[in-house]
Amino acid sequence: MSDQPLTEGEIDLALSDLPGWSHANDRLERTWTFPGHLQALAAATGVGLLSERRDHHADLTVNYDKLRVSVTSHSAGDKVSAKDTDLARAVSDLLG
Ligand SMILES: C[C@H](O)[C@H](O)[C@H]1CNC2=NC(N)=NC(=O)C2=N1
Repeated sequence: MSDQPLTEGEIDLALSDLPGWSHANDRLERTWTFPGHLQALAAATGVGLLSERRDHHADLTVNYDKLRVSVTSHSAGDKVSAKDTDLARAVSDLLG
């Protein structure tokens, strides 16, 4: 998969099929809310394992019952690449 930065148009097109995700500051981000802290931690572990399998890693922030997932491609000069839209889709498939 390409490490080239996507254009604004390509990112907008990808976001039209990624409900809940937003694009700002060269990142794609989405936040999930869970019944409690342990569920948020478990979700973060799931995303971590998924990222390891893909060798493309999301930045994860847990705040009590919330998990924020943020993706960008260091290899694309800290811009959004197809690796990020692909990872975002996989995270949405995992977390709903
Ligand atoms: C060597 C390894 O493939 C690279 O360092 C990977 C690992 N995970 C990564 N994750 C992210 N988000 N961006 C990268 O450029 C990246 N590069």
